[in-house]
Amino acid sequence: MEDLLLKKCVPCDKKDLSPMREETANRFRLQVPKWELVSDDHGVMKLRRKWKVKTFLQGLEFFKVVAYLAQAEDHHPDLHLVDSLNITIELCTHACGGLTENDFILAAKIDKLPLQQFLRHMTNFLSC
Ligand SMILES: C[C@H](O)[C@H](O)[C@H]1CNC2=NC(N)=NC(=O)C2=N1
Repeated sequence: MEDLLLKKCVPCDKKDLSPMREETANRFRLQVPKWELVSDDHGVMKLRRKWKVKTFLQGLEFFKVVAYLAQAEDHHPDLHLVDSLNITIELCTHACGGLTENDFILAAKIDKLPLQQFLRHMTNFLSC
C-alpha cells in the first residue's frame, strides 16, 4: 500500500464514488493506528480520534490548524469540541456516505501536524 502522506485527496463529487468495505478499511487503518474505525447509527463507517486540549481557546486554535490542512486537501472532517477540552475528529466522505482513501490520507496528515503545543498532557499527544 502506498504511503498516504505522499498522496493528495481527490475531488469527491463523482457520482460513481462508493464507500470502501470494512475489510479494506481495516487494511488502510494499519497506516493510521491512532484512529478507530466506528460505525454511526446509520451504519456509516468513520474514522475517529480524540485529544484533550489545554484550554478551550487552544481547542479552537487546534481546529484552525486542522482546518487549513482540510482546505488545502479540499476534504473536510467533522470537528467536535465538547466539555471545553475534549476534541474528537471524525472523518468520512459525505459524498458517498462512508470511507474513501481521502479519509485515510487526511488522517495520516493530521497525525503529522505539530499539535503538541495545544495538548493537555504529553501522554495525550498520542491521543487520549
Ligand atoms: C468537490 C469536493 O471534493 C467536495 O465538495 C468535497 C469537499 N469536502 C468533503 N469533505 C468530506 N468529508 N466529504 C465530502 O464528500 C467532501 N466533498
